[in-house]
Amino acid sequence: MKGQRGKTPRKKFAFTGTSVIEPVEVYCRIKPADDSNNVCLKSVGDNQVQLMIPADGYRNAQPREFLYTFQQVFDETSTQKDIFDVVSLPLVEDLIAGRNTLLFTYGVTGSGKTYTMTGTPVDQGILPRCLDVVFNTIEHHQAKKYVFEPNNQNGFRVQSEADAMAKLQADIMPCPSVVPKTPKKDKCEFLKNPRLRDKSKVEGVSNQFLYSVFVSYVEVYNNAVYDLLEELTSDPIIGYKAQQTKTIREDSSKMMYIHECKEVEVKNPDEAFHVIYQGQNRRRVARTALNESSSRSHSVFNIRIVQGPVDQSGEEVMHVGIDGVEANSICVGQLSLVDLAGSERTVRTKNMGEQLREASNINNTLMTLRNCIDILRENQKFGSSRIVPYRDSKLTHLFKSYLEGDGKIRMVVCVNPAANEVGETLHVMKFAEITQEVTIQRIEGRFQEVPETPNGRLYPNLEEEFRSDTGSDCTSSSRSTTVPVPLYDLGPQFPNMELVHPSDDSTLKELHRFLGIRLEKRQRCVEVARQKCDDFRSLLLKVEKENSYLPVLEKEVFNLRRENTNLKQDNLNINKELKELQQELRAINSKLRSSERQLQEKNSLIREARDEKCQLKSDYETRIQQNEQKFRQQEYDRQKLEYKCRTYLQEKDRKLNILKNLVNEHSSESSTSTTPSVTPKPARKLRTFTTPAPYTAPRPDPAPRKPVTRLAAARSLHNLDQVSSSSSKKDPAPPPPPPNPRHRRSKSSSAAETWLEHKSQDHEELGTLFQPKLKKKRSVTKLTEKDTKEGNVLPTATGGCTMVFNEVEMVRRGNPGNGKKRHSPPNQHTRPGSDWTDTDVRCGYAIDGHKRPKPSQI
Ligand SMILES: Nc1ncnc2c1ncn2[C@@H]1O[C@H](COP(=O)(O)OP(=O)(O)OP(=O)(O)O)[C@@H](O)[C@H]1O
Repeated sequence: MKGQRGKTPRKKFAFTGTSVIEPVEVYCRIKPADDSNNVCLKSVGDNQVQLMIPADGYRNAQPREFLYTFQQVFDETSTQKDIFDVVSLPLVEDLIAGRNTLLFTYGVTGSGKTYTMTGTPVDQGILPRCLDVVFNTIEHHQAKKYVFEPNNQNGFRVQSEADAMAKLQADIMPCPSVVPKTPKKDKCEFLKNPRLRDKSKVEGVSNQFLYSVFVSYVEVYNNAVYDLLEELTSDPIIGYKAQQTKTIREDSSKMMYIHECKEVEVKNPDEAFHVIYQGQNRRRVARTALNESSSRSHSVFNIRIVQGPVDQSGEEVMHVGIDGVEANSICVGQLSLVDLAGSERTVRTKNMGEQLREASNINNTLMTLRNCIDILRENQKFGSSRIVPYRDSKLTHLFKSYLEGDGKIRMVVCVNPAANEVGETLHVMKFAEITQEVTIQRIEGRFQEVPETPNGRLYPNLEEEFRSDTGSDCTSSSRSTTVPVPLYDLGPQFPNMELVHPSDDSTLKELHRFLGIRLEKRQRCVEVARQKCDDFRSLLLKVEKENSYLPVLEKEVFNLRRENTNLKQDNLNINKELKELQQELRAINSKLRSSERQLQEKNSLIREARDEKCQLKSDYETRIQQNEQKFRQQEYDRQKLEYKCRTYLQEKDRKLNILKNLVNEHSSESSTSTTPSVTPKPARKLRTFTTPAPYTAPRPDPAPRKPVTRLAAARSLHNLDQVSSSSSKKDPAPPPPPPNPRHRRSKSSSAAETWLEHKSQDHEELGTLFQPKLKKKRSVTKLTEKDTKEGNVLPTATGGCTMVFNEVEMVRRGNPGNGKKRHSPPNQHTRPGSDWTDTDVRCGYAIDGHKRPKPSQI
């Protein structure tokens, strides 16, 4: 069988890279309804869906119906197998033919996308079925493991069999790694349960090629790409490190790929499933109000099939550039199976916190996908050249090469017919309908250009060497012939030398010559073989000799291993100590931080208290200053008042002195004329009211006064009065004299000589001894100008009036005696009818005016 394949005439490589324009094919799958009486969607025929919007079902709209047409509609009764056969089987065929294809599921959360893509062990979805079919198809056409090796630039290179074997060896016996690998979770449901394999096969596999299958699994979570197959590295101190995000790049053929994404070569479906479920265990899912296990990320599972032409033996892949193979002879086809996370309305999913952020990222990515499709459609339909925002999200960036026209795109729209999801379903349907209008320019399978492997072939071309040694014909033309030349060729075939006659010497001679050549060739071959054997023997001897050192080397290796183990143990101990120390350090640091925090708080309290104190101090200082200023002002006012009072008293004293002098003078005059029978009492102290003089600085006391004459005194009094009146004129508001609570009376200047008795309004009864008996008497409570012409009426502070008289009455009290009628001594000045005739000169100013009482009246 294998030898037969090697003899198969080499096929001309038919990958020409021609392109076909195809629309995006959209299929619709309706999930079985929970409540069949409450649905908003139903299939109509094989390829139509009717969406019924009930009244108030969506944005208070009127009841309406929409009809959407798709490539095919799968109703509730459709099985996973039905969907796979229609949607995915052609894509597997394309994959094996070396074409790129993209299949994604789209829909609202909980509509059955993951179910359609992955399914359950007993009812498998698209992804496991695709793998089954791939391996069913290429089963006997697989290349040896590690012959194709990813070159980290989205391409592959062919490795020599020796390299592949070395890698396989390493794979079988892995070196013990110091770094523990990703912790294994429980075996997934699929691996625990026996699964039902899909038995289908597709056409298109060729005997001239050997195939290898590579799978990779990534997720786009919160708009970042993560490799689900990447081993998590661990640190002895911090534990497992966080997963690194991956970048999206473009390869030389403008195909988008994930840089440094782990690609695993799988040789059978079981290996592939192991990889899938390793990734699925890492995939982010969470429970939401609408789905028990809702995908929180968009997952992309890539199946890549690499195919290279077989060599002459029919067992190995030909090496580029060495076996006369053209550079573009390796073909890579890719099938991307994408399970999108569902669009979500937070009102319905009731997501909170991290899930809310995830939902927002999911919705943003889906929105970007819709935008890209929409703009692409517009550009294609109306010839516009709007920029398609592929880079707005990682998912569309990854899809760019498909959408730009490198492959086939199929979409399965999953819908939940429940009436309460009518709003979201309407959006999904609209998007699905628009997507069908986008066309993709599909390039037929083409071979990938790969550079020559860096190692090339490890072993020299023994055949060539042998031929050159034996002198065989080894020109390139002979190598390129379809009939292989045997290695131990002893020359051309025997010619037809049939001996027809015993005397036919010429034939015998010819035969002799041929046999001689053959013998010679044989001899040379034997020599070469012997030489090779000798070489080989010497090589063996050399190896044996080297092997003799092996025990020593083994011992050394053993010692080194032991040392290594001890070192590892030490290292572990040190790490343990380090961990403890770090924990202590963390505790100390946290304590330190809390102490610092406390210190800061206390410092801030002290600062606040100090500020408050300063504020209080400054307030008090300000208040003290204000008080001091007030006090100074009061002191100044007090001094001013004191000075005023003193001036006033001095003035009063001076006036009193004047009056006293006047009185003394008068008494001395009268004593010189008559000796009084009664010792006159000292003159009653008259109260005077003057307007205070304006404030001036205090002056020293005047010189001792000379005795004044009556006339001089009167003049001075008169002058004083004038001064006071003039000063009162100067001062616009003289203070009113203090109220005199005593009873007053005055004599009218009229001819009737009526006495006016001034009574206070509160009728204060004085009960004085000196109540004269007046014949004509009138009592008034308020003086008016017309009552008297002898003085001026001035208002008092209490609202009453004060009379300032022009005349002064001198009152003397005689001794009441012992019941005798008192006779007043004859007075020079009290002449009848001429009483107080000299009042003008005797006194100009008095407060109380009393008519000089007659002795008889006292
Ligand atoms: N056609 C179907 N037949 C039977 N069960 C289904 C079908 N479609 C979906 N389901 C069930 O509905 C539930 C939700 O489906 P699934 O997880 O596939 O939704 P989803 O669209 O992937 O949601 P999300 O976007 O949140 O990940 C699952 O329990 C699944 O088994």
